[in-house]
Amino acid sequence: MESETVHKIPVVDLSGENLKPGTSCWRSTCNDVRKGLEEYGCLELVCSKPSLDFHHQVLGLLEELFKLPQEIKMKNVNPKPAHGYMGKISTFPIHEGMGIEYATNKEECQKFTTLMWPDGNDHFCETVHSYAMLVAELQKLLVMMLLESYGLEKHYESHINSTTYLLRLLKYRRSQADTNLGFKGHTDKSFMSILHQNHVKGLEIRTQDGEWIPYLPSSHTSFVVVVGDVGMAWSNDRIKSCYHRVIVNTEEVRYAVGMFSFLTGEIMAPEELIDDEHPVQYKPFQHQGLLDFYVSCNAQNKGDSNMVKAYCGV
Ligand SMILES: O=C(O)CCC(=O)C(=O)O
Ligand SMILES: [Fe+2]
Repeated sequence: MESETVHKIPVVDLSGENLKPGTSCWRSTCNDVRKGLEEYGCLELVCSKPSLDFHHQVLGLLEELFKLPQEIKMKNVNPKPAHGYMGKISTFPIHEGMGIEYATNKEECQKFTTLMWPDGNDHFCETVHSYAMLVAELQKLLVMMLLESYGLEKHYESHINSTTYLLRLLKYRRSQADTNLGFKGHTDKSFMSILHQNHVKGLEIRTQDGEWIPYLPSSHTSFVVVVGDVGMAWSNDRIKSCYHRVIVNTEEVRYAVGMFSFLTGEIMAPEELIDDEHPVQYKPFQHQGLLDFYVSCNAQNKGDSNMVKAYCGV
């Protein structure tokens, strides 16, 4: 009898109090992070934060933000792809997204807030900045665990120092037309993306054998990590970027927040990840160069993880 693999997004519990570097719990969790990412390019993380109250506050911000008039939202302009306002095309957009680049810097959150609310909105600014800091900490923990599992701890400082963050605030509704695709299949052009959302399902992950797995957070402290094309190139293809899409087919609105990380400087796989079994797959490249290449590609290829190969594959 043929047995079929039942795919499930791997879950890693980061909420335990005894998850301290040096402990056996830490080491086995580091390996679970690496194994999950190598197999699926994505993980569900169950954390001890945010509190239920903070989770609701963050989602409340999104509701408040997207209620603003279209002409105000369109002031969120950024020349980099998928960094500014998206969704203006239709009068009833299925998907809207807005971005705060360098969101761990409070001044950037303040600039965005003033653009949206010229009379000020301290609650928005404080909450969105605190959220960005929380997820940046989570990403650092994850990078530390991944590096440790590969024996690459010495690269941690330089990796973190060259990381910047883009926070994207996202809204999805069911389409009134035939198609209800909120965000068609794609891989992210980030190093890594960390997503958090309300209770409405829509995110789907494609496995390496082409099966789509729907994701629904198991609690308000759940996050999904998806590895982007830059994470794949950095890992010399040990980790494949995660192909995913969003389809909302209920009346309820889906709100999500994505934190996308980018690397400055020259990107290349650590030499420890290159050996006879894993010959080098990419030439050194710049993250911005990949984004420019993305802009120059036609719409059909935009979602494709092969783009990074076309850009800097050996
Ligand atoms: O809404 C989500 O959970 C995912 C959004 C997404 O894939 C993206 O912004 O790249
Ligand atoms: Fe994405």
